[in-house]
Amino acid sequence: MALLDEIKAPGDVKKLSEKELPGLVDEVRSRIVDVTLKNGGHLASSLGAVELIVALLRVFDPRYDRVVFDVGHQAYAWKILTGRNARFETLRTEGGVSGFPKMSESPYDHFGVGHSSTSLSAALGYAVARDLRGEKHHVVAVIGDGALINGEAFEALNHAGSLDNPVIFVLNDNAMSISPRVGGMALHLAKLSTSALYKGTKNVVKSFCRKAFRTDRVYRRLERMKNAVKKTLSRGNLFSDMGLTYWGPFDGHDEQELERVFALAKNYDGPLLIHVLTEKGKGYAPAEENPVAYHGVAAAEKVPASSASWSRAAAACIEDLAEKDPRVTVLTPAMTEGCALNRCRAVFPRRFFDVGIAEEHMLTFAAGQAAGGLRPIACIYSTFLQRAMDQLVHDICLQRLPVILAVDRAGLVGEDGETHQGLFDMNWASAIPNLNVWAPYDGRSLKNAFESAARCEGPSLIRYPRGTAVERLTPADVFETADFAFVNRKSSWCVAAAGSACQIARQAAELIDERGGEAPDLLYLSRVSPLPEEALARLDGKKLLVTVEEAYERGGLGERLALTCEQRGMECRVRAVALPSVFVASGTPAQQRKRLGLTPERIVEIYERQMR
Ligand SMILES: Cc1ncc(C[n+]2csc(CCOP(=O)(O)OP(=O)(O)O)c2C)c(N)n1
Ligand SMILES: CC(=O)[C@@H](O)[C@H](O)COP(=O)(O)O
Ligand SMILES: [Mg+2]
Repeated sequence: MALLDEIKAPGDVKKLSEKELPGLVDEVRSRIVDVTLKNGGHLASSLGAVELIVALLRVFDPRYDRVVFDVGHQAYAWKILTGRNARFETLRTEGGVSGFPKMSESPYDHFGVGHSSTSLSAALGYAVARDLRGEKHHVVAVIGDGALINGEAFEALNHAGSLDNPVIFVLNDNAMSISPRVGGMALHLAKLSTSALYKGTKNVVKSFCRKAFRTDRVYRRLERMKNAVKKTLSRGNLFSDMGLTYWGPFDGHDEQELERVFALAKNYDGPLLIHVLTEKGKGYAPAEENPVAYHGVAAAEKVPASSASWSRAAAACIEDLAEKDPRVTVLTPAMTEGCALNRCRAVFPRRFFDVGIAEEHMLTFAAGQAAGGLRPIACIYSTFLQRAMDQLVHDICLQRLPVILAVDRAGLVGEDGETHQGLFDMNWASAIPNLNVWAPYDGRSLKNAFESAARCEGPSLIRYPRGTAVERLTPADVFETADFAFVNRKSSWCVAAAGSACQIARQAAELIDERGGEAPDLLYLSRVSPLPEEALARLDGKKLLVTVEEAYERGGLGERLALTCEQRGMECRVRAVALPSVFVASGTPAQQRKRLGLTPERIVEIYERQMR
């Protein structure tokens, strides 16, 4: 890593000679591959953006210029080249380098990301701030073709086209989202990419660059070039039609060409979109061959996702429902692989819809389908559902439409950290009228939840975590309904838990048993809203109720149960084991639970303080 060792600060990239750059690019790629295969992370997208990032750092100055990445899963080279190479080995570990750009991590991470399609709006905001404050730096956003199709990105394009503020949008087009990209925009980009003008544009830029910097008439030449390119490329070009200037497409792996284009862009006075073509996984043969599998890789010491993951178990329930009922459709916003829906897509191609990264659209699309007589099941990660809260409330629940939301990655997700935690949905979903909310605790209760939801005339939300599902959590002789299970030990106190937190409740009871204490009754809740009456009746006469949930304490199950007990005049004290109001940074889920006190030991402590 001879060259990389010389790069201590971003300005050092500019010091390398043109001849040294291919070597630097290779070293950065090796570093990304080595660390990501060991720690897990987003490999293929980061490999595809190495030349692009080297060129950005050679042309712009991140001490002043602002570079905003979209999603941020392609920005590992940026981290390595902006002073974080020495710490890069800690990628995605507890206290280590984050998997995404993060403003608190580095002055060169100009905007925090993780969720997609925010970069154009953020960059436009930066550009307006610069101009109103009379500052002079450049503002660049780097957005992928998958992220571009999201509503927020379109809203920003629409706005940018109507403003004069100079801003540079770099469209990093690799023809992929996580899966192959979908939709009409994909067709449009494909058309632009194969355009006969591609070569022509390259030559215009090349010859211009050769001459322009040797004359003092740079601005006049730029203006002429701008008009020439605009005229030729504006026919049938969505970006030009929306008022942006479009340049491209360019080879995103030709670092020198990118440098030339970015140098020109610096002098361009208005909103500019530069279209570059890259290959996802570039430079690492397995990722080039299978960019879908190498989008995100698991850490080396982790067991590969087994067939017993919650996602697979949920997908099996969905397949069952789709087999039995021809009205069932399955929807996902670009998360087919993550939600284990590959089989669903293959078996029910006409009833399967990957809408792209379009969470809001997906929910209203589902609402429309339900109003039209279908029974849509919309599969989405908890964190991305945050995007579509209004559609859930306004379009689905208010109209009591029979949509099932299958909410994956609900709870602590581990290494992706703050941006991807699924810690909000249960609290806010439980406040929505007409919505049945389920947090199944094992494979059997998951199946029950899907079957109950399918019988409902109104909407349901079924949330389940990342990781492996146990088929059965409860003992064989337990009292169990589709809504809850109750392990009756005739105890004077009870632990009530929801979803994955039921494991913690069970472990606490085992610990107390081992220590010869009074083990609690256990209430495993699968339906968390509305709370099942029959389950609440089991709490009568208890002295202490400890609630456990992998969600925020504020507005959570504990608060709701405490209020219920008070309203019913029950004398039991309620203590909640839940998360404090903090954003939860990277680590393994076990580290995160320990850090936040979501452990069986915490329940034991409460028991010892309250009952002994
Ligand atoms: C709002 C939101 N929805 C979904 C995702 C999950 N996600 C992360 S990257 C990605 C694909 C993005 O495609 P693109 O922007 O083209 O980048 P590429 O991976 O091709 O480099 C998806 C769906 C996300 N991060 N944010
Ligand atoms: C970048 C992004 O948003 C996704 O790729 C996400 O990291 C996937 O998470 P899982 O690994 O839980 O599927
Ligand atoms: Mg892409």
